[in-house]
Amino acid sequence: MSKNTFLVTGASDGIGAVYADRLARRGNNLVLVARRAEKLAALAERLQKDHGVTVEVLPADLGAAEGLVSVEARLREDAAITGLVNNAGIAGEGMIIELDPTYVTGMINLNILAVTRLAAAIAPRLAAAGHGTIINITSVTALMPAAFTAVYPATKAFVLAFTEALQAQLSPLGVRVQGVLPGITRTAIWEEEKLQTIPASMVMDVEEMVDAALAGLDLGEVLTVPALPEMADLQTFLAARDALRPNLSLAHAAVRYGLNVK
Ligand SMILES: NC(=O)C1=CN([C@@H]2O[C@H](COP(=O)(O)OP(=O)(O)OC[C@H]3O[C@@H](n4cnc5c(N)ncnc54)[C@H](OP(=O)(O)O)[C@@H]3O)[C@@H](O)[C@H]2O)C=CC1
Ligand SMILES: N[C@@H](C=O)C(=O)O
Repeated sequence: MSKNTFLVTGASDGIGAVYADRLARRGNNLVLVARRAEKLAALAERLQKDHGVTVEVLPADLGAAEGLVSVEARLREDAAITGLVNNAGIAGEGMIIELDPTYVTGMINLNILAVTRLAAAIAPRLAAAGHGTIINITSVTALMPAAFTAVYPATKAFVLAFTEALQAQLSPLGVRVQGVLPGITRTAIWEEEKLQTIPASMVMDVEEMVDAALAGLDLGEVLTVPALPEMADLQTFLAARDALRPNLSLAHAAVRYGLNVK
């Protein structure tokens, strides 16, 4: 990967903070976005000292209109930024029968709306330049929605579909697009007591997850599932989905519906 400036959302903690560290180690300059300005500033100071890169903090609440607009504007206008890690996200909305509408609106705004608008803000510049990178953090829950809560996996399924469509549109223009599907990763998104109930064999350390995701980027993967032992299994899954395509839109309903239309 060449030396660039990456804007990383959700960089104050967890996966985003490790992305910031690893991208800085690779010599990239950074713009760090999250709400907690002090945490961003401490990370920026460390990365600048340790890796000799330039790190700017851009505190913003991406779940709120004003914060989103400010980061969008930066991505649209700053020609130095050639990479976006669309990482900020929240989970934990609970069961659908006891959903808090305010919380879930915030989740959809952050996990879907912000991801979409930030990618759309940087895409025209990268496409015009013929290079750049967009990394979207989705989740394995996008592939197994019924095993989790109802809304969070759906937001991640959106990010997965969005990423695949972005890749189809932007890769012919020279822009790299990668979707990362972490499994359970040890970060503050999980309550510690909940993590304790999950077999350790299912939980990845955040550093290993991000290192694998960046190795996947280096390998040219469009979708990276850090834990998946065989890439062929993902390819088989995607090929089975593609095989449906010729029959998904036809002039007549399937015979099993008994409509007898000729
Ligand atoms: N950990 C896991 O098991 C998995 C995580 N993921 C995904 O990875 C991504 C990162 O999660 P993870 O690192 O685990 O979570 P953390 O809770 O550790 O970090 C979340 C980050 O997002 C930021 N953030 C939260 N809300 C906002 C907001 N409104 N505006 C701006 N930034 C915000 C937080 O910063 P601040 O509070 O300072 O704003 C923090 O930096 C998420 O998209 C998550 O869905 C996917 C699969 C598995
Ligand atoms: N973020 C995790 C759940 O909270 C996941 O995607 O597995």
